[in-house]
Amino acid sequence: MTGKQLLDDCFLHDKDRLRHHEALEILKQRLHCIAETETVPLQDAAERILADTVTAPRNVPLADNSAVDGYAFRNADFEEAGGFFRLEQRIAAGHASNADLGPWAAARIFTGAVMPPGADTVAMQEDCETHQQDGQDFVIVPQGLKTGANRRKAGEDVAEGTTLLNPGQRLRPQDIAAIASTGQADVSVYRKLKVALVSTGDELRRPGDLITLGDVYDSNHFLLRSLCATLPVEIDDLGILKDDADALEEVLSTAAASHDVILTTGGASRGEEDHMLKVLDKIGKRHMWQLAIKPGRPMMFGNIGSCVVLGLPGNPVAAMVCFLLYARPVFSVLGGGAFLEPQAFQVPAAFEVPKKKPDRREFYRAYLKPRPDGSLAAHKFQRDGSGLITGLREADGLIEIPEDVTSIRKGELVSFLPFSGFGLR
Ligand SMILES: Nc1nc2c(c(=O)[nH]1)N[C@H]1C(S)=C(S)[C@@H](COP(=O)(O)OP(=O)(O)OC[C@H]3O[C@@H](n4cnc5c(N)ncnc54)[C@H](O)[C@@H]3O)O[C@H]1N2
Ligand code: MOO
Repeated sequence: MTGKQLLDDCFLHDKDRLRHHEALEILKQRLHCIAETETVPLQDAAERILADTVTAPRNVPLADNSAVDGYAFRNADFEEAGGFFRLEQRIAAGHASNADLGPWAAARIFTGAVMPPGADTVAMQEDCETHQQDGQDFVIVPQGLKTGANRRKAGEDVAEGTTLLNPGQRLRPQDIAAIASTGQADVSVYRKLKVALVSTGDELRRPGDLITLGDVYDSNHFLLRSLCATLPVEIDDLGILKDDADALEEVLSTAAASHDVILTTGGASRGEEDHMLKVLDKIGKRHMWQLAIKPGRPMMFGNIGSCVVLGLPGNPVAAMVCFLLYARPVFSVLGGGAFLEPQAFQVPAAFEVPKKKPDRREFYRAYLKPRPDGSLAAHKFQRDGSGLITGLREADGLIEIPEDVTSIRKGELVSFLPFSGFGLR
């Protein structure tokens, strides 16, 4: 594997390039969490990676309470009371009662209010009738309610002492809600990674700037910035760097001293104007380059001092695919999380590929569409160009075709990786 990592022969054949699984192995072996921990209030905890176990300090709910607006009673009294209960308490949410429910008595109760001592069952108000006799209120409760009906038990959501979350978990909205429900106001997480984002290329201009013939708007910056929004990283925009090795060297060496990761796009290939490789080899160390994948072949990974360098190709489709396959798990691991791998579903192909090159893994932009029988099939975006953002927009995932597959027939099962499995929509 070490031999393959450094190969940069112009006529390199795919079989000599690093394979996808080898690239993943290198990343898994070389990278580990580098982030220190910090405590953040829950309002800032979304998408952060947990650094400590979260244990529930108390029951949720704290006490038995009513699931409906209605009447709480002791079910064992039903027969003797003939369903006819004397109303003797009124309990709203937030106003717990300590008074025991007397025999054949019911309490008017509202959703979320604590059950009065002695009551175990609640009848919904829609099913009850109220009645007044000699100045006393009564409620007629329907037959057939099981003991415990419409009662929410203390701790039924989370029992005191339960492990709610483990270190390394990414905090989803529902996780944060669970922590909040136990009364914990802050949480220990790994700090955000400092990521320097660099676009390279003489042709690049920022949206809003004037362009002339030959110029290209820097869409990758915005693509990568948005992709990073799903991860606990802080983006430092280093702007657009010219295709100039000295300038690139200077900016990258300075950035490496103050960032955890440098994420670049463009200049990753082998043209005279592509300088990423030379600069990385000069001031840092390259661990991989030239993968047997399509798109994304010139993907690069290395380090400059303690700073990780991810050099994504300039073509937007290759940049996004490489981000999802490699940069996303790298950010997660460096930031204290798991090495994130996509979910794959086996789906019949609605397309044909008569001839695919062997020895390389291909990722097609794809979307799912129902067939006449209602089952889903995977459609491939028609055009292959690695510069076509339209294909990424039309897609709701990628199809992954392994190295040894050389053709695909309609109806054959293929691996579909939904964008949702990459934390996207
Ligand atoms: N002779 C060879 N040529 C190319 C090879 C190769 O192996 N031999 N590889 C091809 C592959 S695969 C890819 S992918 C591209 C990527 O190469 P680079 O990373 O060096 O990218 P650039 O040449 O700088 O740009 C490629 C393309 O993408 C546009 N681009 C670049 N940056 C941005 C940006 N920030 N926003 C929008 N578009 C961007 C750029 O204008 C070019 O059109 O190389 C192939 N060539
Ligand atoms: O493989 Mo490149 O990544 O042509 O798009």
